[in-house]
Amino acid sequence: METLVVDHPLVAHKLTTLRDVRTDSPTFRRLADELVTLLAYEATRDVRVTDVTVDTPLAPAHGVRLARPAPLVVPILRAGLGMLDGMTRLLPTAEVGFLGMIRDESTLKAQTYATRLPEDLSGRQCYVLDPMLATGGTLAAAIHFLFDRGARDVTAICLLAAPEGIAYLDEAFRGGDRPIRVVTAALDERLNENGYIVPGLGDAGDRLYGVV
Ligand SMILES: O=P(O)(O)OC[C@H]1O[C@H](OP(=O)(O)OP(=O)(O)O)[C@H](O)[C@@H]1O
Ligand SMILES: O=c1cc[nH]c(=O)[nH]1
Ligand SMILES: [Mg+2]
Repeated sequence: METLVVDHPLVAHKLTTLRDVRTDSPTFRRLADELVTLLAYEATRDVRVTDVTVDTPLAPAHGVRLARPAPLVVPILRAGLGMLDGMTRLLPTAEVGFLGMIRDESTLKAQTYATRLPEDLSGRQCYVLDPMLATGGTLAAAIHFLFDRGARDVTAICLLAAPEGIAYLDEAFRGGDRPIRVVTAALDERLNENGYIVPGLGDAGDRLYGVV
């Protein structure tokens, strides 16, 4: 598994305000949106393209277009929804599938409550959106869903990741024949006893949408 921590002053600047407990929900939403677009630029570095030629007003020009089938973007509800617009702004022709997952806060195990994905993902490049990679249980389950349907490779875009979650995914998919990448704005110190990322930013879903 490949992990990329995007090292850029604009990413670090926006992430610092995102973490700040005084940042309100509207600002949090806007910053999450902006951060995803910056991370998506790096995350899509290997997106498949095909060669094409177009006519400029002067002469033919060789270039590329995104290859078919189109990439699939999969936000993990609820918090991943706060990353969808920022992603599709950069990749407007992508299709979008949905996974609803919630972590049981006593066992830290992920449960799936909604699945809306194409049945056949053969040859598809998939981009999973989830702000927090904590224990890694949620993301591992999401990647299994996509590989079970034939996805060609999976790139997860996370605002924050914990070392424990990276290690869990690495172990869970070791020896697999399909590539997995994690692109994140920061690799934090650790998880606390409740499975929260430290220093982290708290509960991403609650900060985006309010406490339920
Ligand atoms: O790596 P893990 O230990 O599995 O934890 C990470 C998951 O926890 C959060 O979702 P949550 O369960 O809070 O659901 P929500 O998005 O509805 O708030 C987060 O958005 C991830 O999906
Ligand atoms: O730190 C964490 C861990 C899981 N989910 C969150 O929203 N935040
Ligand atoms: Mg939550």
